[in-house]
Amino acid sequence: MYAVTDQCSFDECARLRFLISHARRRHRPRLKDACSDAPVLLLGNKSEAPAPERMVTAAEGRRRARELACAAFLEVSVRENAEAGAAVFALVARLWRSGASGGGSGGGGAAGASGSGGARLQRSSSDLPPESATAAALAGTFRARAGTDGQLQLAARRAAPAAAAAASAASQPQPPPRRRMSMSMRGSPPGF
Ligand SMILES: Nc1nc2c(ncn2[C@@H]2O[C@H](COP(=O)(O)OP(=O)(O)OP(=O)(O)O)[C@@H](O)[C@H]2O)c(=O)[nH]1
Repeated sequence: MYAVTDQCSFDECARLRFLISHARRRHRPRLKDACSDAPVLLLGNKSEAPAPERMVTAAEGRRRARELACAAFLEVSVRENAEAGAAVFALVARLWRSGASGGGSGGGGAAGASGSGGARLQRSSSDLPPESATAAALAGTFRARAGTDGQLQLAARRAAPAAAAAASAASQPQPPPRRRMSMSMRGSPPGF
């Protein structure tokens, strides 16, 4: 997710996409079907920002999503619609169930997105499914598992159902995330 008012956050998404592909390749034997095909979405937040504050257009976002082989592109405003976050996770679950993961591991890069993923890229926030308990549980699970340190917390996923994982994450003190900021896009192979 990037902010449409922040070019740096937009540029950062390419690096994050690379890290996702890298982690999938590295952990593929252990991941199996667990999350190797989880859909990757590109989200532009703060879509309600007035034109002068915008640094990234929707067209640029859509193009970048295609280049990064994302399964969908959305612009949302969490400020204007607090349910947008849960709805996004519901969409991820729907895409995942239907096998529409876009570029899969991302190995195909821009080329991978021009095929089946392309048709799914032009979603708008009105396409998002309504809020549901499933979406809320998904959001909680994701928060419990996702980190910016490149580690996938598979044990938590296997050990408990979604609601229990979310409840346990909320009740236990979480260690501060270990951020890994040193990996650079520079010098990366073009087809990440
Ligand atoms: N205008 C606008 N502001 C938002 C929106 N969502 C979040 N913000 C604001 O963005 C700021 C950062 O929000 P956080 O929730 O802390 O998100 P973050 O990822 O830590 O954001 P950064 O500090 O920008 O990296 C806060 O001041 C929020 O109020 C939105 O949809 N529209």
